[in-house]
Amino acid sequence: MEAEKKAISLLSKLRNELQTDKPIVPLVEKFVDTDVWNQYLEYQQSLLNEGDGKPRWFHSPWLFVECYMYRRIHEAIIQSPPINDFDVFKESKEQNFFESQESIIALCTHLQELVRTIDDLDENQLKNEFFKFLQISLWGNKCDLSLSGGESSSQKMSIINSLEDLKPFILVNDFEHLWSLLSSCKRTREKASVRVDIILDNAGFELVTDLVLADFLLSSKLATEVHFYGKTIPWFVSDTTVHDFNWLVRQVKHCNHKWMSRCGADWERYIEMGRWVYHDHVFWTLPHEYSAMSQVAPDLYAELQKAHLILFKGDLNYRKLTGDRKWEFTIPFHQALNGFHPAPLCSIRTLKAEIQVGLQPGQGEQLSATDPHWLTTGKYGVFQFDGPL
Ligand SMILES: O=P(O)(O)OC[C@H]1O[C@](O)(CO)[C@@H](O)[C@@H]1O
Ligand SMILES: [Mn+2]
Repeated sequence: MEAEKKAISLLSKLRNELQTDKPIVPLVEKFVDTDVWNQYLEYQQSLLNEGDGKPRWFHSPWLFVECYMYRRIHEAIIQSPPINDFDVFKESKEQNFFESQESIIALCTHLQELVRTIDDLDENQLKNEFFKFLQISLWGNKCDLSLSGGESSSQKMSIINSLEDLKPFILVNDFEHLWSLLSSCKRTREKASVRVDIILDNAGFELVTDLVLADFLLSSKLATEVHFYGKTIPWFVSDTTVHDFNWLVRQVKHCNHKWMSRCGADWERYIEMGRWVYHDHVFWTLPHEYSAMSQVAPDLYAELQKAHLILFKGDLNYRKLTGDRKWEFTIPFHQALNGFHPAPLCSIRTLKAEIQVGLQPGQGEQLSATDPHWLTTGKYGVFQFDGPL
């Protein structure tokens, strides 16, 4: 109880600093990333030459202060042993999973039925199924909890039946590039292994859509191994940690629905066999944009270079890919990536923040005229690809 009291008082101090636009203060508790964070803070400070020269909550880049807020929430917890590994968002992540049960059953059933006849599918049918699983994973990204302020945002309807209706809301669709990349790897069989890396976003329903996609990639032989990347600390409310990942696979396996539990058993086997590999890296919960990765986390960059394709899930990843800058809507994605190119990559993201690149001339303006909130509601999505150099 003493620890809880301490954590709560640190959290209310944080809320007060935020609400009254206090200066952003260095982190104090020693942790693996404390020094890197404080260096970044100094860097932000060096960019200022007005006022008292201190970055403040209302006057600093949103990407930076938003990441900082989640890092400070974590600091309040690690300063309060013995509850120092408590996940403040665990309950809402689990609730999202349980509330989406029916949808999850529908996905698992679809996958299991498909897998049984997958070798009989012709190229075109396989391509259609691949596109379906990608769209499922895309719209799964609507279900994060930070946009809804932690309120329930589970998936109650079966997503598979909605895919056709949602197609007009895909603003950039580079699906053909993904298909030709993976299907040519498979056809030519020049590579003994084909590796797809998925930079995960939210736990709960979205994670199920990602795992179902990853299962399809193996079952269809479009990939031979899938590597996942999650967060080392609770992040943006619903982001996946290793505990969420393992918890979800266990839950799916122990569910008393035949096809759902079959999925869980398959997934556990993939992990045991090393066909699915989960990675942790502290870089994902730093405030840096991805063009800084090769400098700040060269080991992670080198790991990503081993992939034939990298899928970046979600809005925050998109903001970090593009540096969260005020780009023109028509700037090419490649340019906005600012040199970040460990391997061919694709962003799978519903739009929740005011940034979008790579649109056709006039497309952004037209959307603004017809739907003023198109950038932030999660109603629209993209498959945006940056291919081999
Ligand atoms: O889970 P996602 O798709 O990264 O979405 C998180 C997004 O939600 C917000 O926290 C609020 O809109 C954004 O800052 C962030 O980009
Ligand atoms: Mn998220």
